[in-house]
Amino acid sequence: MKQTQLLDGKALAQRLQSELKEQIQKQTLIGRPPGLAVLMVGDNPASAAYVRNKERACTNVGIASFGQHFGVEVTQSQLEETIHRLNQDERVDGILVQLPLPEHLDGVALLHQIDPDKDADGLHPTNLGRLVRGEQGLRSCTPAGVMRLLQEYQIPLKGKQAVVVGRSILVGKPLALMLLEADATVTIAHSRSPDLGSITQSADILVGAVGRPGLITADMVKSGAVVVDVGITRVTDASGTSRLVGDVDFDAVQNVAEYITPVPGGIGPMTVAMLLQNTFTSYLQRHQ
Ligand SMILES: Nc1nc2c(c(=O)[nH]1)N[C@@H](CN(C=O)c1ccc(C(=O)N[C@@H](CCC(=O)O)C(=O)O)cc1)CN2
Repeated sequence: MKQTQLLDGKALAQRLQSELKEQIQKQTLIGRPPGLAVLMVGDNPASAAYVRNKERACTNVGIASFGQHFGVEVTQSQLEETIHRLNQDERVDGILVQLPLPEHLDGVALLHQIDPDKDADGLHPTNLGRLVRGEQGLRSCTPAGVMRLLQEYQIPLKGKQAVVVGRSILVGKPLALMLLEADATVTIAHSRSPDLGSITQSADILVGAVGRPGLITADMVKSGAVVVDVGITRVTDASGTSRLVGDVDFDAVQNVAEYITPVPGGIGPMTVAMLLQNTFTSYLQRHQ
């Protein structure tokens, strides 16, 4: 059987970060580094790890961090005031609210408060509207990471059948629009689509973005397909050992797919690379 090729998001993300570091070092005219504020609420261990990861990546490339970590008791209006202050702060080019938030907070309302030109996550309605219209704007990080990885491996998209399994505003919906923009024929399916396997079987490009481990099995994948796994779930086995798994049954699907992303080391690192890129884009645009 033909060997599948790994789409190595970790390696590409590292290279993109090195390139970004050089670009930032060359930008001496503005007189300050780009700045990113990551707002985190509560003590969800996975979120705390992702935020640390983002701040470490910022340090590595030369982006200043203005992040704030709030206790779970913080109110909606305290967070909104913080966002308003960061919108006015000239040192800050990107603002994001780490998700998920505790139940008592309205994440969408917070997102609406972020200046769209500082929306490093690309999730503000203005930026999503720009995506729908095919206009320039800050693009959502995970879908942008998927597109950049496919581009790196020169995966043809024009005229191809793409199936995105997952309809979240964070990944599924914006990714479907980006694939459409690249001239793919796009289907959005989800965990409640009847006979999901017959839909995914038609895919030249198949994306799993539901967050349900093992949802996509080998019999659901067309031979020679490109399989992108956006799901990242931590599972613990009977012996108490924990590991990260995706939506795709990697061991079986790698025998069918031509290309496949691993978890970890696939789309996760690309999300962070695109966040840094968005912050730098916003920095340059705000000084033009
Ligand atoms: N405001 C946002 N919140 C969340 C987003 C987002 O894009 N914006 N996405 C996810 C979490 N996330 C970024 O925030 C994220 C998840 C995973 C990774 C990553 O690099 N994963 C590694 C494994 C890391 C590990 O060992 O735990 C990998 O897949 O190789 C980066 C970012 C939800 N919230």
